[in-house]
Amino acid sequence: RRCNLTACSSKMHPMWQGPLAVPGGDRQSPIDIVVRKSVLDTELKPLKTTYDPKTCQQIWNNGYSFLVEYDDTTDKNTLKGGPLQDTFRLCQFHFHWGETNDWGSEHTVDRRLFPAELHLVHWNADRYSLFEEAVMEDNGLAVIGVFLKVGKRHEGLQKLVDALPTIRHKDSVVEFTCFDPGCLLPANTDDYWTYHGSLTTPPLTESVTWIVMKQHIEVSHDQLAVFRSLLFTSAEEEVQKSMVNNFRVQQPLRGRTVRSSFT
Ligand SMILES: NCCOCCOCCNC(=O)c1ccc(S(N)(=O)=O)cc1
Ligand SMILES: [Zn+2]
Repeated sequence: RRCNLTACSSKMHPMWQGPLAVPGGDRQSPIDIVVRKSVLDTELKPLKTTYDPKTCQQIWNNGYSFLVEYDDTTDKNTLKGGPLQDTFRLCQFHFHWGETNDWGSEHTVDRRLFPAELHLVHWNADRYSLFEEAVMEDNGLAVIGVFLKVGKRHEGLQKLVDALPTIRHKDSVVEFTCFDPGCLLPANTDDYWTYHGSLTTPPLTESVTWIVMKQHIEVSHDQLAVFRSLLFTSAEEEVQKSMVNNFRVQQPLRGRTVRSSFT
């Protein structure tokens, strides 16, 4: 089970001991997705993603997670359809994970925890010209969430896993090219839940249309163990802290409806 709040907060990175909910925030993320309370919306379309591996630029440790960043100055990496009216551009993807395989995801499904969760972060390029603008607007971002389970090795992930030891410390960056983020999506991307929420790390802005995949992907125990070899701390700091439990606790639904694209 996910550790209880007090235990977790003692082990968790200071950042997550911060505001558990934004004062006045009524659409915070992550949440528990209660399947039987989600509402089928037959208007929801299939997701359409187009990603160009050649636009992958770098991988870096930002002290909260590790990010794989893409060139988002053109429409080479787009997300359309699903609950979205506009065209969104991928800017980065990252993960959240636990110190053990028993917890680590940010969203849960009927309180079920997964060992990790992938976030593919996109911004509304039809309405804004920069990510930094879009992140402050209520229809600015669309994040695809994919749950990870421990099982067979994920061949596509290995190239990324092999790069992690080169960015162990906070603020380390290395060039990272030719990576197709599409290889991290589950086979079925037609079945998802969607709701209006927020960033799960500061500035916690309520600008995200969340699209959480029903189908998970599998990674091996060893691959996930390499995530845990990363550090929250920079090379200069005397005490090194393992980058684990970098998830936010679940937030109140505040009357929001979670829609599903499937029954
Ligand atoms: N620093 C003050 C103003 O910052 C505005 C821009 O904030 C960008 C930094 N955060 C992010 O980009 C960011 C992106 C995605 C997610 S998450 N985990 O919700 O997918 C969380 C955070
Ligand atoms: Zn995230």
